[in-house]
Amino acid sequence: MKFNIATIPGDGIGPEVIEESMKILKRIGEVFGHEFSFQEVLAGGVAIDKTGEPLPLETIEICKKSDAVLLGAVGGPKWDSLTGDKRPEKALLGLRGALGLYANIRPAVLHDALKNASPLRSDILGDGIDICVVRELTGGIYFGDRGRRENGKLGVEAYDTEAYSVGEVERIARTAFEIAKQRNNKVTNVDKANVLESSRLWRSVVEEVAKEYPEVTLEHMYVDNAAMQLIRRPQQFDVLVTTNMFGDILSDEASMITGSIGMLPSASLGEGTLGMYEPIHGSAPDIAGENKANPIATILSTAMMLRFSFGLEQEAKAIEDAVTKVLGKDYRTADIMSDGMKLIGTKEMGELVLEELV
Ligand SMILES: NC(=O)C1=CN([C@@H]2O[C@H](COP(=O)(O)OP(=O)(O)OC[C@H]3O[C@@H](n4cnc5c(N)ncnc54)[C@H](O)[C@@H]3O)[C@@H](O)[C@H]2O)C=CC1
Ligand SMILES: CC(C)CC(=O)C(=O)O
Ligand SMILES: [Mg+2]
Repeated sequence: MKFNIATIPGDGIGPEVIEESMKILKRIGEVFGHEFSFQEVLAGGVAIDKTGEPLPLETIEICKKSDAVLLGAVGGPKWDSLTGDKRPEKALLGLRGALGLYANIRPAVLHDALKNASPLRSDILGDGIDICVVRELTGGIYFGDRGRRENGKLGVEAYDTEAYSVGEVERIARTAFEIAKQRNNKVTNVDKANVLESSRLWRSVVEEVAKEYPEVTLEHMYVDNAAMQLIRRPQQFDVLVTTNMFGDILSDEASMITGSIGMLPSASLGEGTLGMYEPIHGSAPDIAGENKANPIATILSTAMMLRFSFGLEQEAKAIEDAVTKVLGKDYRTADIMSDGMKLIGTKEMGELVLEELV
């Protein structure tokens, strides 16, 4: 089969991790007889430098016409003095909005081989961690009204607004319940309904949607408690559904349980089959250009692309198995390094995963 993939390497370590993922997709194409064509487009800081805009219109158009989008990361200190719509991160939010990608699926799975890389004690990790964070992606405080205004004697104040509509909550709740049905029939809704009106609406809508899924157990947890429980007893979680900002923060936290933020992939999905696939991490300016970045999060994101956008389950599994094999052979990038393991760089990790595919 033939698939057109729009690639957005972006900034910092983005191009490094995308390069390894593209190599792996090409090899998957050879092994399984598919044709993947890649069209690179600009977004983020590199787009600002070349066009003056973080998200050129052409990028949106090409992404809309593609079968899937593969993104590295955007942003970095070079563009830190910019504000609002001129910032590189606006490209990410703009693309998610323009493509209608309201559901961000972030699986936090601890590989057996990485138990020593997790900062959590082995008795807390038990027989493994497999959590799926379902984050709302096109609403909430990242998309709400914001600005600055005078506040009398206190001077200028800045504000950001958290708002959620019934429809927005319904569709992300359904995504979470559908995923739960394919897993262990359990959803934990995370909100701050003891304080926020938007969370109270969120919670009541989740409860309404839950009635369509009587086989799924629903529990509620305030976000502050959830942040603590993720460290105290992560095994209690299966599918976790939450807002844009809470999901952003909790998934970075969950990633550490699995060893590193460099391990967590994500899929951003909407109504159709077009999805955007990206690691959950940022552009990691502190290690950019040094062949130190862990490419596994992006490599596993390509597996999610094959599964969710192209329906290629066997091919997706081949990538995931290859990653497991390489970790089983004790190869580690610096972020997941532990005693007695073999330290390698970004390119070497990509190469080793590639070798396991044949
Ligand atoms: N999806 C995206 O494009 C995102 C972009 N950003 C942007 O990235 C820039 C840096 O943000 P930070 O807050 O520092 O978050 P970050 O995720 O880029 O880095 C946080 C820490 O994790 C490490 N890290 C991240 N990915 C890694 C990998 N693959 N392998 C090994 N170590 C890794 C970094 O070296 C750093 O110490 C900012 O401009 C931020 O706005 C941040 C998050 C997401
Ligand atoms: C621009 C930010 C919302 C990016 C980010 O941290 C994320 O999506 O995880
Ligand atoms: Mg984030």
